[in-house]
Amino acid sequence: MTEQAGAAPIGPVDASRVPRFAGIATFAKLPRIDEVERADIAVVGVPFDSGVSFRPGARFGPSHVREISRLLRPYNPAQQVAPFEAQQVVDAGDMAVNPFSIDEAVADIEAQARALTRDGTRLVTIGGDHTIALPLLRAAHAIHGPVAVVHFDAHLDTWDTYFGAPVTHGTPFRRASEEGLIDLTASAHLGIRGPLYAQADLDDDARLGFVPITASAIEVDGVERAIERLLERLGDAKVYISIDIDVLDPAHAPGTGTPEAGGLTSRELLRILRAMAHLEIVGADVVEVAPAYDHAQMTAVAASHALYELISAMAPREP
Ligand SMILES: N=C(N)NCCCC(=O)O
Ligand SMILES: [Zn+2]
Ligand SMILES: [Zn+2]
Repeated sequence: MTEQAGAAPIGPVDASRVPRFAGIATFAKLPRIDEVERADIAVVGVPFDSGVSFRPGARFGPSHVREISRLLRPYNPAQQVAPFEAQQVVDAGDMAVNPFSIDEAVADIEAQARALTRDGTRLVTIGGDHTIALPLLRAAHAIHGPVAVVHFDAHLDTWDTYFGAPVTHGTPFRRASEEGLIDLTASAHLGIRGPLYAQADLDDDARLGFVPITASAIEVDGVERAIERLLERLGDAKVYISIDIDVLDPAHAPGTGTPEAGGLTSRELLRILRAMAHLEIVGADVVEVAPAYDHAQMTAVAASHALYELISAMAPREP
C-alpha cells in the first residue's frame, strides 16, 4: 500500500473493525513508514539507555509505549483536531544504535535523524534515556539553526560530566548549549525539582540559557501562570520539545530511572502541551520510560498521551 501524491493521509487501522489489541503494535496503529510515499511526522523509537546514572531499562521504552498507544483514538477534542487526518503520521520503527559505545550511539542517532528528516519530515521520538536529545538537537539544528528548547523534567540535565563522561542523560542540554544548538534567549525547563549537587548547578544552568519554571512555581502560581511565562519566553521562536517522563510525579509515572517526589500530574503536563499548539514545533521527544519499574502500564499511558498531544499540536490548523 502506497500513499498517492495529493491523496488523503493513510490513518490508523480502524479499531472498530480490527480489535486494537490485535496485529503489529505500531504507534497508535498508524501505518509503517514503508507504506507511504512521504510523511509529515515520523514517530521513531530510540532504544538506548547506556547513558543512565541510576536505574537502567529505558531501552525498552519504545516497545512499551507503542503497546499501550494502540488505545489512542483518532479525534482529539481538547485540541479540536484529528491529528492523523490533518497530516500524514507514520511509525518509522526503531533506530539501530550501538549499546556499548555512547559516542557511536550518538553518531548513529544523529545520522538516522538526519536521514529521516531530509525531505521535511518532523520527528517525534520515543526514548530511550535523555542522552538521545543531544543528537536529535544536532539534527534539528542542521535544518533549523538554534531552536528554543522546551524541556520538561525533574532534572536540569545541564550538568557537566559523570565519571568524566561528557555525554550522559544528565548532560545533554549543557552540551547542546555549548555547541550553539539552542536559542539562549527562549529556552526553558518545566517541572524542575528535587535535590541538586550545589547552588552552582542553577547558576550554570542560567548561564547556559535556560529559565526554570519549577514544579513548586507551578503548584503555587498555577498552570495558567506557568503557561503565560512559557509563551512569553518562547515568543515566535522555533521550538523543540523534550519531555522526560520523570517530570511527572512518581504517582503518575513510576516507570522511570531517576524518580523524584513532588512532580506534575499528567493533567498538568497535557494542558501545557496543548497551549503550544500555535507554535512552530520542529521536533519532540518523550524519554526515560523504563518499563521494568512501571505498574499497570501507567507510565506508558502518560507517555503515549503526551506523544498524542504533541502530534496534535504539530498538526496544521485552518487559518
Ligand atoms: N535525565 C534524567 N532522567 N536524569 C538525570 C539525573 C542525573 C543524575 O543522576 O544526577
Ligand atoms: Zn529527569
Ligand atoms: Zn532528563
